[in-house]
Amino acid sequence: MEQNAEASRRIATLSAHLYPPSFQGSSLLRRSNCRAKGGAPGFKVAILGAAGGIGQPLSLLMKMNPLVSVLHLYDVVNSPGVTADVSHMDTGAVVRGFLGAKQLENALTGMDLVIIPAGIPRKPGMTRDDLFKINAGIVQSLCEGIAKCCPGAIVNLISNPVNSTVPIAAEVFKKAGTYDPKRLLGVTTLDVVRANTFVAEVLGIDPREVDVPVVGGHSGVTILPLLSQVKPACSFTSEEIDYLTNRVQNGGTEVVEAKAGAGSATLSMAFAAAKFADACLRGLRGDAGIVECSFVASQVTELPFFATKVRLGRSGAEEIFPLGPLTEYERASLAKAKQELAGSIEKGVSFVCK
Ligand SMILES: NC(=O)c1ccc[n+]([C@@H]2O[C@H](COP(=O)([O-])OP(=O)(O)OC[C@H]3O[C@@H](n4cnc5c(N)ncnc54)[C@H](O)[C@@H]3O)[C@@H](O)[C@H]2O)c1
Ligand SMILES: O=C(O)C[C@H](O)C(=O)O
Repeated sequence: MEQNAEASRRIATLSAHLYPPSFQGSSLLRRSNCRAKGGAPGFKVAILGAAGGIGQPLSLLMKMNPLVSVLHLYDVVNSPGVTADVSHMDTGAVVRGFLGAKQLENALTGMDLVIIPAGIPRKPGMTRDDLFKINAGIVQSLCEGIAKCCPGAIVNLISNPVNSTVPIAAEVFKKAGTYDPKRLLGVTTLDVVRANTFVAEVLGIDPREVDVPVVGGHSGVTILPLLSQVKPACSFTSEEIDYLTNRVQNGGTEVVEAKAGAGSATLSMAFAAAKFADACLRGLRGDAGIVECSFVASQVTELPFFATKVRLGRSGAEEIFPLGPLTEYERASLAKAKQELAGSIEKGVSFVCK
């Protein structure tokens, strides 16, 4: 019996490679299902926009994550090539590729975590809000697919402008009757990663030892590093506070300008997204004490969405932490952040409710 099963598994693997890596028919799915049975235990993760600047390195990093058993790579272009490439890595996750809107539902069915870096990036001179026109519709249609095919999945939303795309996703899920605020998380980890790096440079210590809470949102003045709450405890001069706050708020623009028209942060973003996704998966597994900053539905301020530290658990963002004591400088920055955030959130909500 066992020999027969082993023989058919081998034949399936060989015959799969006699076909071109077409993503149109069911041969790919049959092949993958065959392999998936022998795959490592773990979570099923989909990346939507997997062939992009963020999507490719993120696919690589998620294929390396031992908590991932199945990795679905979806894009409207080039996903077969990325899938073939990543699938040759000798790690546990089984990789399957999906190309174009017709394959979105197959890409999403059964997923535990969906990561969305789909959408256009900035060029020099643009704000993140300038991306709204195109990215709002992309996020809306992908979230409609999630509501239909994996309504219980945790969603990590990367596509900009995050301050508006997270409210868009929430409205799509509400319309579909599947909204669970705990499961919708805007990814602001890159702001924390940058803040840790820049603070470590100023302090002359290893960035891995630094933890800077970054609250608010993910655009310009809405990005608010709480330098009074840095761990390990330390103090800064007012010049250092100005420098660090501006550098973190403009970190994205720094990369956009350096890339000079070739896009925005992709490698550091893939690193940040993989770090955040790993935290979500450890939370799903039931690990205790997983805390990350994220832009989520929140009652910390009067705004319906706000980024603060959240505790990640089996059902997503299970606890949202308050801001903690703020300095006068931080209180003034918070007021500016809230003013801009209110408009961006409203813009996202009315895009779906129009
Ligand atoms: N949250 C953050 O901190 C953060 C950081 C960096 C970039 N971003 C944002 O992430 C997004 C992607 O950036 P990038 O540099 O990877 O861009 P990119 O253009 O290199 O890649 C985007 C990918 O999305 C795909 N795509 C477009 N429409 C799609 C659809 N309907 N379904 C599936 N895939 C689709 C494209 O084919 C492309 O492969 C941008 O909006 C960017 O502003 C966010
Ligand atoms: O700056 C951008 O447009 C991309 C991203 O939001 C970033 O912070 O790097």
